Parts: sequence; C-alpha cells; structure tokens
Amino acid sequence: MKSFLQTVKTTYDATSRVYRFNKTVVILSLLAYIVSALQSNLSVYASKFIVDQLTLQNLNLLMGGIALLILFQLLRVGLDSYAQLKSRKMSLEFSIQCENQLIDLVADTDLIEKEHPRFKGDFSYWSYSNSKYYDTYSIAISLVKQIVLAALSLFYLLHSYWVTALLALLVGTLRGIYDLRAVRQRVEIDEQLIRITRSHHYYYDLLTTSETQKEMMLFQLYPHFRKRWMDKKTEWAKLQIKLDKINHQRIFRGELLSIVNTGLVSVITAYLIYKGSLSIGDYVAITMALSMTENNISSMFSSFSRLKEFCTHIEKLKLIEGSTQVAVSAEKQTQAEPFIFEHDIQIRELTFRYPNQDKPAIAGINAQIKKGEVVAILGENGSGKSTLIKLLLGLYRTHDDSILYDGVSLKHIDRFQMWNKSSAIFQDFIRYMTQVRDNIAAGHIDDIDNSEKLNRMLARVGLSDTFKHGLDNRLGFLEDDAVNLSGGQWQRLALSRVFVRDEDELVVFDEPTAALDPLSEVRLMNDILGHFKGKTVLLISHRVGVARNADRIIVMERGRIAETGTHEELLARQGLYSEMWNQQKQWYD
Ligand SMILES: Nc1ncnc2c1ncn2[C@@H]1O[C@H](COP(=O)(O)OP(=O)(O)OP(=O)(O)O)[C@@H](O)[C@H]1O
Repeated sequence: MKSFLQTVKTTYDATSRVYRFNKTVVILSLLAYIVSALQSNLSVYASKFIVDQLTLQNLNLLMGGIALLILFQLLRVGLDSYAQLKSRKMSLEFSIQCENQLIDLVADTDLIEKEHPRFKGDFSYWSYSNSKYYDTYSIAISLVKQIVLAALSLFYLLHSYWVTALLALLVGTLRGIYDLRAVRQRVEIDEQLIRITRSHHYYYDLLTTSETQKEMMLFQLYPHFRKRWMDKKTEWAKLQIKLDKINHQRIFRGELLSIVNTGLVSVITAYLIYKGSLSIGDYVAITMALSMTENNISSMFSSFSRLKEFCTHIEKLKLIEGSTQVAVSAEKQTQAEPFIFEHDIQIRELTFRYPNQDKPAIAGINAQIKKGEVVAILGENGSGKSTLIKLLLGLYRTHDDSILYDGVSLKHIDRFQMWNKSSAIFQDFIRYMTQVRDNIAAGHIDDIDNSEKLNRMLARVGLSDTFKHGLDNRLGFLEDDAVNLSGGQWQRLALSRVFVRDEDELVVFDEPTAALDPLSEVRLMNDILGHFKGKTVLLISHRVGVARNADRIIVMERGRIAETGTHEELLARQGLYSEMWNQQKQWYD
C-alpha cells in the first residue's frame, strides 16, 4: 500500500511538472462532480418526499417535490456536460503533449537502441503507458465523486435502518475486492496484447500496402502471409476474449451479489413498513440509496484497482524515461569538445559488436584518413562497411579512444556540432512522400524556400525536366495528385541533398547510386567528387568503376581491413580488389 501511495504521489508530481494540467478546469470539474454527487443524494430525499406526499394525497407539496427533483436533475445534466466537454478538450491537448514527449524520447535514444528489434515493442508500450497519466487524473477525479456519493448514501441508510447500511457496505466491498484481484492479470494481458498487435499489423500491412503488391502477386504469397496474419490475429483475439472474460466474470459476480442483497433489503424494508416503522417513501429511498452505496463502494475499489494498474504502467515508463535521461545527460557531460577536422581521422583498434549479435561487426580496425582524401570502401555484403561509417559519424557511440578527429577522441566531441559539418546519404535514404522541394532541402532545411538554389541542385542530379510542377510537385502516395519515381530517380533526388550543404568537412556515400546504370553512376560520382574537392569523402560501393577514382581504396572482409592502397597498387597485389576489377571492368570499357 505504501509503494502504491508513493506511486500515486510520484505520478502527481510528474504530471504537474511535465504535463501542466489546466488548474481551473481541474477545480471546476471537481466541483461539478461533487455537486452532481450531492444532487444524486438529494434526489433520494426528494423521491421519498414525493412518495410520502402521494400517500398523504397532499397535491401542492407533491408538485413542489416533483419540481425540485426536475430542477436538481437539470442542474446535474448541465454540470456533467460542462465537465465532460472541458475534460475532453484537456484530454486532446494532453494527447498532443504526450506524442510530443514520445518524439523527444525517440530523438534522445541512441541509434543502436532504436535499431534493436525490441525498440518497436517498447515504443508501442510507451505510447500506451503515456496515455495513462491522463487516465490516472480522470480516475482520481471520479474517485472523489464516488467517495462523496457512497458516504452520503451510506449515511442515509444508516439513518433509516443500520442493517441496510451494513449490507450495502458488505456487498460493495466484496464486489470491489473481486476487481482488485484481477488487476495483475489485466496488466499482463494488456502487455501481451500490445506486443502481438505489432506482429499482426505487420502482416496485415504486408498483405495490403501498395508497395508490397508486386511481390505478393508474382510469388503468390497471399495464402502464406494470410496464414501468419491469421495466426497472430487469432492469438490476439484469444487474449482479448480472456481479458473480456475476466471483466465479465467480475461484473457478473458483482451483479449477482447485488440482486441477492436488493432482495434481502426489500424483504426487511417491507417487514418494517408492515410493522409501521417505515413509510412507503422510505422503501423507495432505501432501495435507491442501497444501489447507490453498493455501486459507488465497488466503483471506488475498481477506481483504486485501475489507479494501481495505471501506476504499474507509469512506473515502468518512468524507468525507461529515467534511463534515457541518464544516457542523455551522460552524453552532455562527456561531449564538450568542439568538432575540429583539419588534419586527419585516426582509427585505432576499433572493435564493435551489435548488442543482439555474437560476433563483432568490426574487429580491431586500424587506419588513418587524411583531410581532403577521397577514400572508397569496398567489400562483400556484411563485411562491416556501413557499421564503420556509422561509427565514424558518431551515430553509434564509442566508449573508448578508438576514433580520433585531429587527435581528439570522438567520445568527447560535440556530436551535434559534428553533424553540422558532415553529411551522409545511405542506401536506405528516406523517400519523403511530400514535395520535391522537401526532398532536396532535407540536406539543409534552412534553404527550403530558396527555389533558385534548389532548382540548381535538381539540374545537377539530372532531374530538372522530370517534374511537371517543378519543386512543388508532390511525390509518393499520400496525395491523389502525387507521382511516384523510379528507383534511380529517387536516388538522384536523395543525392541532391549533399549538394545543398556548404559547410561539410566530411561527406559519406553509402551505396546511394546502386540503382543507376554503371556509366551514369560514374559520371554522377565524378561530378560529386569535383563538387567536394578539398573535402574528405568516404565512398562505399560494390562497383570498382566508382572506387577507381578514389585517392585510396580500403577493402573490407569479415569486419577487418583485408587490403588498402590505390587502384594500381591493389591491381598489382592480385588480391580481392583485383578479382572484383576483373569481374567488372567490361562495364567501364
Ligand atoms: N542494426 C544491426 N543490428 C544487428 N546487427 C547488425 C545491424 N546492422 C548490421 N548488422 C550486422 O553487422 C554486420 C556488418 O553489417 P554492415 O551493414 O556493416 O555490412 P556492409 O558491409 O555494409 O554490408 P552491405 O554491403 O550488405 O551493405 C553484418 O553481419 C550485419 O548482419
């Protein structure tokens, strides 16, 4: 119980600090709930009064009683709808803030974590738990209403006949205890549901999105993936039913107890009316107060159980947020050095292993890359080329002194400053499904409205006549008037991003030209190399025609550097590079 109260308190602290609840709305909603609870109890008294006046055939007082009852109800309806409207508005504002926070959480997480398969599941869970902050608030508010309602109606029963109060208290408590017992099961099922949802959504998208249709049709994959989707969806539905069963069992048991109790109390009250101790009006009021007490006491338990459930989710979320904050602040402490790259990059005994892999992707690499050098990195699939450049760019963090820029360890360098002076186009570059303009200006977003500059870049990558509406042409599938591009056109557009940048000291190309024909690729790469003369260029490619023009070639094999040298030196060596050259040279004749 102590830890539960602490959680509620922490939740409150966190919410008031981070989410800035609108205090006026909170106070007004609370007031509306309390007045509404008072009204419900006044209705009990008013009903008794009306029935008694009816028995006494006192028409004037009867009409007065009915008018009062209607007035109370109108007041409650008005207050309820006010509170609901305001709460809805606040919940929408809150959900925007929640998503904002989730974006921050993702932005602050290391790339290595984000690339881990676990991340997708965690992210769905964070989105789910984040909404629980608001749910905690709204449950806490309704708990106040339930306490007021239960206390007042219990007081009425106690005042009328204490046995009925005792019975209402007993049944309400029993119903509530059933609820509390189901909390842990519900939390576990919720978590499983979130993870399974990720799989069945994936298979569903695979079967239905337009990007996947070619392969689905040609290889006739619908039955295969439909089965996988069906298996996951059925598993999901079974869990959903299990959850519903737990909820229905709880409700059914509660209702059963209430029916027995109402019967018992009706018999007792009827006997007391027969003996003349109670009036018919008392009968009406007692049955009303009985169900009100029972329902609200059990709802209090249920609200408590839901608060406990939400707090469990929030506690987990806070742990994740905490560890992210620790990571970010640790980074801020260590990365104080400015990024200066005037001489060279030193790579010393660089080793790197992905957390979900047994073997290292990079194993003890040593190299030096001089400022202004064009270095081509070649090697078979999975030899570690992309991993090496992600490490050099600081996208994966190194915790030792294995990468140094002008003698300063990368772990001490301000990565954001470094990213302002370096850029990369990866093989899995983003195809922004917006306008042509966005796709070019993504390289330097400050130039988004500089149409003259963006048009020059478009011409440089050979796309100036491709788009009917020029820079404002819409691409992809999001809008009806959008057009899609060929693989090579998308690559050219992506390459234009590096041309927009003027400040770069280091530019990396990770096979961004693989969809171009070999000669166009060489032509474009030569243009790019001309543009970046004097800057350091790292060029990953499987094509020797592109590598040939580099100042130096590094050939990688299973996470190590197999050979390094100029085109001529490596041909003379008769090793891996010369083998690749002999296979491909006819493309460039
Ligand atoms: N995000 C990741 N998580 C786990 N393992 C990874 C990840 N990325 C790459 N690997 C593994 O690391 C090794 C090196 O991969 P890397 O992408 O660096 O190779 P590459 O030489 O660029 O390959 P390719 O020419 O196919 O692009 C491979 O065994 C790969 O399976």
